[in-house]
Amino acid sequence: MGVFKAAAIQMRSGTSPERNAADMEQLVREAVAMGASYVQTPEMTGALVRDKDAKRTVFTSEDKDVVVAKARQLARELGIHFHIGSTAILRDDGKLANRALLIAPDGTTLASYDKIHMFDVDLDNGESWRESAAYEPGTDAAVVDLAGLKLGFAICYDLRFPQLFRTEALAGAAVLSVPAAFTRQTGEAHWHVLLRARAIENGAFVIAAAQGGLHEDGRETYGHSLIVDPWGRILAEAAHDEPSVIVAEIDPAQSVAARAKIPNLKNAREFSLRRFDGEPASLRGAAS
Ligand SMILES: O=C(O)CNC(=O)[C@H](CS)NC(=O)CCC(=O)C(=O)O
Repeated sequence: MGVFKAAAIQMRSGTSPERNAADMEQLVREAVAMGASYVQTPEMTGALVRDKDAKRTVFTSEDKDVVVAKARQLARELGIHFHIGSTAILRDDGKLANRALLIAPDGTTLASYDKIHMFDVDLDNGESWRESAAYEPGTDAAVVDLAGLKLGFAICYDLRFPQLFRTEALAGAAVLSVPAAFTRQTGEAHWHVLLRARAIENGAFVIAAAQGGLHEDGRETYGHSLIVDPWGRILAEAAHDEPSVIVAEIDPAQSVAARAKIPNLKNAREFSLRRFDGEPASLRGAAS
């Protein structure tokens, strides 16, 4: 792809995939009316459901999923690349995957990515999350080629693991994607700075479609969908948590220019760790 317009779709997904697919459709049509040829929806576009057991009645396999079917139909009708930020997919082995899908303008699947890092965290406001109780983590980073433009995948909490983005940037990704359902508390503290850091340190665009507001399942998410350029500038932001669309122009040449100005990807070096802290040398190196 040459220069194109990308949209991030901000949603407030409830517990019904059918209703969420309908909300998604309306916002995607808005995005395409604004000129977008690539649209990205947030993590768990299909449904946000807190109860671990209830998830199994709400979610289904990829071929029966209503959000996936709707995305294929819209991609074909509108001639766009449709990035489902994620939806929960019931795998053949009975486990759930938190899965992103990139659908081509002909409606076929170009790539998929299963979220690697599970959000198992206790926040100091009493919020407690155990994503690994319901989902099976993925094991593979992923990069897809969109007519000459490479895009790397990530989902939400993955944002805190820079080595994932570095792997994708070194594979040539000029756009890094971070669909999310960030909590309000952690979003206020960390969202903008982490997204801008991933863009700057990799010389890549970052596109992050977010869930926002008070959801049917009781959770509150931060919103503030963001598109950042390879120099760390915010190109577009939803400065609130309402369902909405943001659009920005993506010129892949800007990634090349940023990497020429600051060639840190090329200047990276192997190193070992000398320990002066009494720990044995065999423990050297940071665990990922
Ligand atoms: O559970 C589901 O149904 C969908 N998954 C999520 O909402 C996930 C796991 S609970 N949320 C995050 O990763 C938020 C990360 C975050 O907020 C941070 O890193 O600060």
